[in-house]
Amino acid sequence: MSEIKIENLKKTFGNFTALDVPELTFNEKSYLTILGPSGSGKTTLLRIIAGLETADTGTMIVEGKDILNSPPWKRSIGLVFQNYALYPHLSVYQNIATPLIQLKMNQGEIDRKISEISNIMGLDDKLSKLPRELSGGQQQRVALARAVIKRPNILLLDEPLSNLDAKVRVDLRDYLKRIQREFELTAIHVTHDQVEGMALGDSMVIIHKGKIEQTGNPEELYRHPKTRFVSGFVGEINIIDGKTATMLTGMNIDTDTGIRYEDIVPDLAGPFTGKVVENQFMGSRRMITFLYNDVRMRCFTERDHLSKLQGEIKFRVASEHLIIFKDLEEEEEN
Ligand SMILES: Nc1ncnc2c1ncn2[C@@H]1O[C@H](COP(=O)(O)OP(=O)(O)OP(=O)(O)O)[C@@H](O)[C@H]1O
Repeated sequence: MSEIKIENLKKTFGNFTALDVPELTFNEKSYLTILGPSGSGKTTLLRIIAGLETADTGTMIVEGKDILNSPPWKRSIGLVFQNYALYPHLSVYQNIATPLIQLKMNQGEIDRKISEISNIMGLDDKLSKLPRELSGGQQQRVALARAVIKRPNILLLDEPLSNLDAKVRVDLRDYLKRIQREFELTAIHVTHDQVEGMALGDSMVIIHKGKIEQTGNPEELYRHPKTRFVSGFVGEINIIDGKTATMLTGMNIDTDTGIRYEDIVPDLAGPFTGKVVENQFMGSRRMITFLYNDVRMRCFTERDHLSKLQGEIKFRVASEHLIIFKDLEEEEEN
């Protein structure tokens, strides 16, 4: 599989550096998610790739060519934004057909392409409707259909699910993945939602203050974060001091240590006892906040675990999954 390579990409606004990416490589025809907090430079990166913004320096090599060097209309890119951006006075059919009409494609071919995409996107019975007659999730499916109807090489998605409620978001995730696979696109999807980033990404980029903190597949980033920032941004984690970590693991640890919530295992026969300070019902499980020797920690339990325990939680620790930060920092220096 060939690779897409971004090199030496920089963007400043005045003397503020919004983006500084020495290198970023990912597979063509894969799904890349870009995660970062607000203001970290995610949208700037997408806008540069789309040609809506110019970088100060940098290249992006796709199939041997630097696309940042070519004008936006030659880049073979589809775009989907947070706010759908449909033409309000045009039907769903006309909205999706617009890019093909601009190409002066004949009517039979347009009909065939729209029939194919509306079938994949579950829009067959919506083609004659106006955008305002659709739900948010349906409108975003129309926007997605319109973005891919010309079969671009690269699909750029800027927080495409942010305006949708939780259930629709999960459904739309499936559509996104399906369209990326069936149309064999390279998808680059910006989000600040870690679950979305992990669920969709073949690989993920964590960006912070304009710089890449780490790239890798979601599991690598979750299990082996290279920085504290990544450990807390991808998944939830307890960070405890070395003395507490030593007590809980029997290992000799003299530095801050991360333990994922699920690696604190509620166990009625477990060696440790915590004092429960909060107990949140989350449907299939509960999230428990407790104090162990005055150190605040969190874990998940099954519904019935606590009913036997009056304000306490018994637990053990899955030490094999510890994330020890001193080691990480040393690795970073090397
Ligand atoms: N045209 C501009 N002029 C000046 N500063 C800008 C401009 N565009 C972006 N910035 C700044 O660059 C930084 C990165 O912005 P960007 O929109 O890329 O962040 P983001 O990660 O997409 O954030 P969000 O998740 O809030 O959309 C921000 O500090 C922003 O204020």
